[in-house]
Amino acid sequence: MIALLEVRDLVRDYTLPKQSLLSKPQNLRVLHGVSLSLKQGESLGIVGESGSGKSTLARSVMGLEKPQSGSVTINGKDIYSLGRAELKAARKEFQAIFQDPYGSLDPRHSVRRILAEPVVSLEDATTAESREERIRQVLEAVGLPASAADKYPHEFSGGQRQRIAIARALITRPKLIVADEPVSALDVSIQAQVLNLMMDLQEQFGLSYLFISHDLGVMRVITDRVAVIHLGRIVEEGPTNEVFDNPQHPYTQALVNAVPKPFSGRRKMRVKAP
Ligand SMILES: Nc1ncnc2c1ncn2[C@@H]1O[C@H](COP(=O)(O)OP(=O)(O)OP(=O)(O)O)[C@@H](O)[C@H]1O
Repeated sequence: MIALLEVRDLVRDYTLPKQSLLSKPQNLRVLHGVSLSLKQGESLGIVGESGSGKSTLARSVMGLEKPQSGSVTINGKDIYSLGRAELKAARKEFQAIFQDPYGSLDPRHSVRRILAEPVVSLEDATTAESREERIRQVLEAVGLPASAADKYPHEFSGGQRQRIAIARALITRPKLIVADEPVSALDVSIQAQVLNLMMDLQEQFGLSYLFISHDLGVMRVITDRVAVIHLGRIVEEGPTNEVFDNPQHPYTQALVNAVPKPFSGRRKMRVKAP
């Protein structure tokens, strides 16, 4: 089966500002030849600690930044070879959800306008009626009433705003969703609701996820396979439960051991005498 997403040897450097007038600009290599692939309908997690390069990888897969070398192919299209207009058209097939829906939902715009924006130029949604019908469908899919379209982002809770962000991603009927820490900013019970919703949608629409998170518990719930990233390199990859239950790489072992274990019995908090 041909992979839906194929990432090959991505290398990404950032140039750091000069420390002084006489010093040379420094190069920071954030991705050291990252490769991975994802099949249609599969959910692949990228797990690693802060600064390991997860978001840089997500932005590179989306074509939001261009690495120094390597390639990203989505549904057979080499996205770095596409012009701006072609990339915009190709985005129909891959969408993104980010951690902070506040940051990505324009507070000045109604939900209707936010949801319509990705589809205005699609041939199959050019009329106002067809757009309105799609908006109704995606709101229903994420469990929001049709009347939500008339409201503004600030009128919703964090979990509901993330539902709107998911609806906006769904509206182009994508095959792949790149989800960068989509539940990290939510309370635990709301996290569970959003993860359940994402799993339902995956089944319903045959979606694939590239799911980025530092949270091993979340990874166990939503991903089939996981790739562990450390200092810009994939150090271990495999079925999620296998990798977490029997980690092979020392970094994965440290990551797994860092998760607090449940304890039995009550434990008193130690308080220093005044
Ligand atoms: N635009 C940029 N310019 C310079 N350095 C950058 C830039 N973006 C990211 N970096 C650096 O690249 C490294 C990886 O950052 P990245 O955001 O990809 O990590 P991450 O694993 O997503 O971390 P977090 O979980 O904290 O979001 C960090 O050292 C970061 O400081």
